[in-house]
Amino acid sequence: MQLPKFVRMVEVGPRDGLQNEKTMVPTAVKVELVDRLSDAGLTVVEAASFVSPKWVPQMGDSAEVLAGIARKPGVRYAALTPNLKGLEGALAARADEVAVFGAASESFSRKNINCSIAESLDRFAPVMERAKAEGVPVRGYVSCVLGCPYEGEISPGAVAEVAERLYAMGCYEISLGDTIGTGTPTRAQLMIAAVADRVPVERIAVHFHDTYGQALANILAALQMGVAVVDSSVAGLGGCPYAKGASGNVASEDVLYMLDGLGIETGVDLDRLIAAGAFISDAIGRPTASKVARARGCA
Ligand SMILES: CC(C)(COP(=O)([O-])OP(=O)([O-])OC[C@H]1O[C@@H](n2cnc3c(N)ncnc32)[C@H](O)[C@@H]1OP(=O)([O-])[O-])[C@@H](O)C(=O)NCCC(=O)NCCSC(=O)C[C@@](C)(O)CC(=O)[O-]
Repeated sequence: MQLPKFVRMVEVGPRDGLQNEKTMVPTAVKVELVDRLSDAGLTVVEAASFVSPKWVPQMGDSAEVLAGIARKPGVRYAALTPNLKGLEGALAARADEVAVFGAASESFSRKNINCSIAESLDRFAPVMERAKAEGVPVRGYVSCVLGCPYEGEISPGAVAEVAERLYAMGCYEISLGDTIGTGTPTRAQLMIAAVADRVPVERIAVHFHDTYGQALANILAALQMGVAVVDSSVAGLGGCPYAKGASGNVASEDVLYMLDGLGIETGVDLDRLIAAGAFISDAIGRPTASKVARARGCA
């Protein structure tokens, strides 16, 4: 299959990346990061998460972050919303889109959102209904699509089942998360093929963590299947608080460098993206995990 001509990069660094930081990142730093990312040309920035602050303290200032950013026309600022309470917070803070997040693994679902997969889908139903009434698009995440920290391998059928349910509930896009980064390209393609049997491929996004260094190869494998939406995190920030040992998402700079090299358009400027990554790495006192940024001289 031909590679897509355009890929929408979904920047999840301010949320997926920072949610795992132990030291509280000042709100002003988060705001500047989001603004730098939108200035780099990213059109979807996941900037907030309306989850319980007892579960994820780092995201406790999400309303302040969304209040502080300089909203750019054409950019969608997204937030996670696990339940109606989260959705109310996101609506009050004027999130442009929200996301519910489920899992293909029962154990991960319980650890992450304290309920079974079936219960999570029941919880999402009123979120979907209310978001629809407010005209706010909802994205659906499926975690553990290529492996679970508690259950090991996850079958493509289990992923397809949850993806189909979220799509049928009204999620406009399903992001398939390799939460612990154990996937390899052939397994990724088999999993995507199973999902694409039930969800149109143009509604599928991929979300790879780079724990085993397979993320770019997996993204290329996904592009070969017709997927044209890729999640990534500037400077490769992050990890999941409920998936011990998981490293950050694939670095946005590295994804962009690969897409540029493949001649695929994104609308994102590499130099500005590298500068945004340097800014946040410096602010949190951590070396960047982006190889491209390091090659360009960032510490
Ligand atoms: C879902 C819950 C809330 C259930 O948690 P629970 O304890 O079962 O919920 P509850 O309804 O019994 O409420 C307990 C307390 O939380 C409060 N509460 C309840 N909901 C909210 C809310 N929305 N915002 C703020 N507060 C909330 C509620 O008011 C109450 O407060 P209390 O009475 O004890 O003071 C909890 O498990 C939770 O917040 N989990 C979030 C975990 C999380 O954020 N994980 C990381 C994101 S997922 C991810 O990173 C994966 C992804 C998406 O990137 C893809 C991939 O890589 O795989």
